[in-house]
Amino acid sequence: MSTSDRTPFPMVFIGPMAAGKTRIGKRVAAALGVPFVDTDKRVVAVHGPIKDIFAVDGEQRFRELERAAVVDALETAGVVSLGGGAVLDPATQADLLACTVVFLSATSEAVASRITGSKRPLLQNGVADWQRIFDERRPTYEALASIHIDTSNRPIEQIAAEIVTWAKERS
Ligand SMILES: Nc1ncnc2c1ncn2[C@@H]1O[C@H](COP(=O)(O)OP(=O)(O)O)[C@@H](O)[C@H]1O
Ligand SMILES: O=C(O)C1=C[C@@H](OP(=O)(O)O)[C@@H](O)[C@H](O)C1
Ligand SMILES: [Mg+2]
Repeated sequence: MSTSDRTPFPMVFIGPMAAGKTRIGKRVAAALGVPFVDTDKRVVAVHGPIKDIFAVDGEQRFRELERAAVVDALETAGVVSLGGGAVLDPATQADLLACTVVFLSATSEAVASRITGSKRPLLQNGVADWQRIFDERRPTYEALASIHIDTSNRPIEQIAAEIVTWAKERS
């Protein structure tokens, strides 16, 4: 296969909570003129708020609903933004081997202001929870990544433009 045959899709955004996966993924999809799917938004549309799913049925049930949303989303020849914990699923890890995977990260300092009033049930203790969870998952994100971008100190538009340029050069 020559490099010109390589499609960047699905292009999948992974990384810790509030790294920018949803916002930046949506912009990249618009710039590339392809569909955009956010798996959390799919789950919420069908099953209601994530914090309610966690409270009523537990995290395990959320992970099942999330996995089903990931399977559907990866059918899309476009951009897919995952929730931060979706990569914990071994089947999702295997699926991502066939995708372009963009790992977005951020520092705890940058994230602090992004998670105030957060609807994320795993962040009851704010940045301390965020850091612990990111530390646990970091090796998984790094192993799956085609590219790693820190979003801490640059505007969303600039980061999205950089990813678009990279994706076009790559395909
Ligand atoms: N590069 C950035 N600079 C400043 N704020 C950002 C940046 N990326 C994301 N944010 C903000 O952080 C919050 C979480 O972004 P979101 O895209 O929902 O992250 P994720 O999907 O990774 O959890 C939003 O309020 C968003 O505006
Ligand atoms: O990291 C996680 O386990 C989670 C991340 C959230 O998505 P974002 O990463 O888009 O915030 C959402 O799926 C849920 O609150 C659990
Ligand atoms: Mg998101």
